[in-house]
Amino acid sequence: MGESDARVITIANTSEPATTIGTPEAAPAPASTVAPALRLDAVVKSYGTGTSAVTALRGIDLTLERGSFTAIMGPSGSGKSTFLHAAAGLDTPTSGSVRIGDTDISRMRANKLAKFRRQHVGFVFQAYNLLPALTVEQNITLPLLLAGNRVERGWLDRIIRSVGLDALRQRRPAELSGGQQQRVAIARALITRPDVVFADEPTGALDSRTGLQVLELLAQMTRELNQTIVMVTHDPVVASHADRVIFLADGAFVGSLEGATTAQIADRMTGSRTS
Ligand SMILES: Nc1ncnc2c1ncn2[C@@H]1O[C@H](COP(=O)(O)OP(=O)(O)OP(=O)(O)O)[C@@H](O)[C@H]1O
Repeated sequence: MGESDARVITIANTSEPATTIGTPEAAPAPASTVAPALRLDAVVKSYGTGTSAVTALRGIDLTLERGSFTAIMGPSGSGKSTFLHAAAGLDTPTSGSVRIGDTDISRMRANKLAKFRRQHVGFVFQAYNLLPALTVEQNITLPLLLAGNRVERGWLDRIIRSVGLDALRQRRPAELSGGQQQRVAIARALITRPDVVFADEPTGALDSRTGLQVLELLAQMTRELNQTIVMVTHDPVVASHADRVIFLADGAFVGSLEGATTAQIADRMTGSRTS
């Protein structure tokens, strides 16, 4: 387990190039020429103006390599949702840049950004947001149809098998359990081979046993498909399934833990509240 409170954090990983949090100048030279899955440089997000202005993100630097599973944790109001919206291209930063793969999305116009998101970003939310009239298979392939891409049969079959839905392809959401519906949502997030999947409290609506299975599935997707996943949560149990946990307090990253247990994460959270 590694821990740091420094503003610049470098986390070495034996199988992947280093993951860095901090100013780009402080980062080591990249180990490969493949662009990181996600890179934020000096991202600031403010809401409102004048005396009522709130700065929700205060200069976030983050580089995530492909195949990493990262949890972003912080107390209520620390900026988790704002981070997720800025990093996923759902909102535009006030300043700084966000790169997904080798594309800078921070100054993209709304319609181009929406198109980019459909192709390059996957989302898994607490609410599954499945279309009730469509079958499991149709829900999963919907992002491809919306993006105007054809369905690759082999890839679809692999994804459906990976999430354990092979026998349920023709069912409709109402005929599935909560855990099964979230598996459909995960498969739907993966089908476009996105650079990053963003998960926002993905187990919030599930009982703890089913939630555990969903978290294990997300971890498995990072290993089997080299999928990059960023998960926002306030729950140390949930965060403990990620490879590393980055702590957000008052709009800034204040440290990280690697391979940490629930107890270690909970202890660190208590510390970040008082710092
Ligand atoms: N649209 C908005 N207008 C003004 N202030 C906002 C807006 N959205 C968020 N904020 C403020 O920005 C800060 C960060 O909010 P954010 O929702 O990102 O935190 P969070 O960590 O996701 O909180 P929670 O865990 O409670 O959902 C808070 O002070 C919040 O009040």
